[in-house]
Amino acid sequence: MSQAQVSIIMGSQSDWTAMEDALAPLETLGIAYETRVVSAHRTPDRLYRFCQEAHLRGIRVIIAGAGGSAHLAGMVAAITHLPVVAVPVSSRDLKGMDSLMSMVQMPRGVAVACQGIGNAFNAGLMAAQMLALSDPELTRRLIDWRHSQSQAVVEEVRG
Ligand SMILES: Nc1c(C(=O)O)ncn1[C@@H]1O[C@H](COP(=O)(O)O)[C@@H](O)[C@H]1O
Repeated sequence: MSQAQVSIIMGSQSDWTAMEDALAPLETLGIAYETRVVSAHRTPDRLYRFCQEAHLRGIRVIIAGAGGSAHLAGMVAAITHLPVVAVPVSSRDLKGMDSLMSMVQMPRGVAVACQGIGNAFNAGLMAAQMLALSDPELTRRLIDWRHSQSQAVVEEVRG
């Protein structure tokens, strides 16, 4: 198994069913990843350690998914210089609007790339696009994948 370039972290094990969609684009494009539970609220020491060590372990992009009062992505972006792609996970009471608002309204100077509610697939794709900037082989695979996606969209409307 090669060294993980993408770390997919989530606030709770309960986020896994939403976050596992991030794996598909990474696996399709041949990008090594790891998955971990890290919570700003419940495991602050683990969060600090993870953020301080991630770049030293070869991680280049972090995908952070959390629901409700979702501070995880913002806190990760506050501690590490690595790019952070945020996934607001849908919550029981407010259907993910709380997660979205928590993640998207970052203060100027600390950026996260926030995706749509529950759209972990696009988070994986965004991470791949970031890595492709410095990897011509990955760029070629990404372009091929986009092409086959376009090809799969039928033009004729079936009534
Ligand atoms: N938003 C956060 C953070 C955080 O932002 O640090 N840590 C856990 N959580 C969220 O709490 C929700 C409920 O978690 P449980 O199901 O474990 O009670 C999850 O969606 C998780 O992401």
